[in-house]
Amino acid sequence: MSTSAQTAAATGRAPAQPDLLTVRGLDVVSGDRTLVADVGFTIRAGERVGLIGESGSGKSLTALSIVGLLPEGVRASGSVRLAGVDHDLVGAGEAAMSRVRGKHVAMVFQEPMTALNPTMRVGRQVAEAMLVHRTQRDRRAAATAAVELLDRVGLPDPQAAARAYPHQFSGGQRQRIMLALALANDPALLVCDEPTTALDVTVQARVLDVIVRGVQERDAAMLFITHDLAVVATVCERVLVMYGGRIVEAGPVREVFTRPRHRYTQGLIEASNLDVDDRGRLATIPGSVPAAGRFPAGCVFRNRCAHATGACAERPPWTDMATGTGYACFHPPTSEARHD
Ligand SMILES: Nc1ncnc2c1ncn2[C@@H]1O[C@H](COP(=O)(O)OP(=O)(O)OP(=O)(O)O)[C@@H](O)[C@H]1O
Repeated sequence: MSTSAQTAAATGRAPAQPDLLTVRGLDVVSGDRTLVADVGFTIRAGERVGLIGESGSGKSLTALSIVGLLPEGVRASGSVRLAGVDHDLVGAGEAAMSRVRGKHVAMVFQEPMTALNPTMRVGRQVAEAMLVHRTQRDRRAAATAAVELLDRVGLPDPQAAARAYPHQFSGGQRQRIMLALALANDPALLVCDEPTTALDVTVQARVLDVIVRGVQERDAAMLFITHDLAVVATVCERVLVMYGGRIVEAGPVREVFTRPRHRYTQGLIEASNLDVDDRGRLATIPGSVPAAGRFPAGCVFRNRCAHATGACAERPPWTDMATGTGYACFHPPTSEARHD
């Protein structure tokens, strides 16, 4: 029995996964401006980590440093190592990064059109991605696999979708296509930068569900940037909080959201519609929560949203919520749940 298996047997806990991504001393500068300063964190294989923080705090630049897509005139230094890749991603040339991107790490952006080729049929784009990284070796098999993947991400009539161009789809459908492209080579890490922010509220939860299922099916890890704390509570196991270009707080979602230590995190939680009940469980009910985000004693809303009562029509990505101690749901409450 391996040492980690012996430890697991002794403690009754699952053995810890190895580190997949290790970021150390990451600085991002533009001219003489430091935009990201001394950022360091790790993500274990299969782990889902949220990255939150105010606008301009450096979340996107941190993510772009990992995938080697920093904008012109912006430079990274420090170290970003990914298991299975034998070189540092910081300072790697475009040729090296294009071998890493897609195969080891892939990114989903807020605006899918920036990642999709407007002049190429959608099925061909997904198939080409598989051929480039040799996930599929012949065109016919790649085309079939592309249609299957478009089906898996929930595009209606995937055969017809594969023959269509990006502009023929809605925003939510384009986001599903970008996800298919990102997952085409089963990357070990998916980086998502506000992937549902630009979508209609009714579509957001469905696209989020598809992303989380896609990641879970592959045992992939995920770095998820969002302003929505409920989404972090729902989807992620750990959370990193950025402020002024630095990570100011990091830890398990439940710990950070129930006992935030940094003043900035405390303000963020206060201003959100997250609520923490007597037993330290997280609940969130949008649009129905008092401004201060606190439920009065005896409030029947607490922990009783549409999902908790089984009345939620959406497929729930939160059934296996990582904190295991509660749930968060951003669906409307059921009519029986009242705030009084
Ligand atoms: N191409 C660029 N050149 C110079 N500065 C930039 C560039 N892109 C971003 N910045 C600056 O870097 C800082 C961090 O930007 P970043 O986009 O990472 O923030 P963010 O936390 O992702 O914000 P948001 O939540 O609004 O997306 C900001 O001050 C921003 O103005």
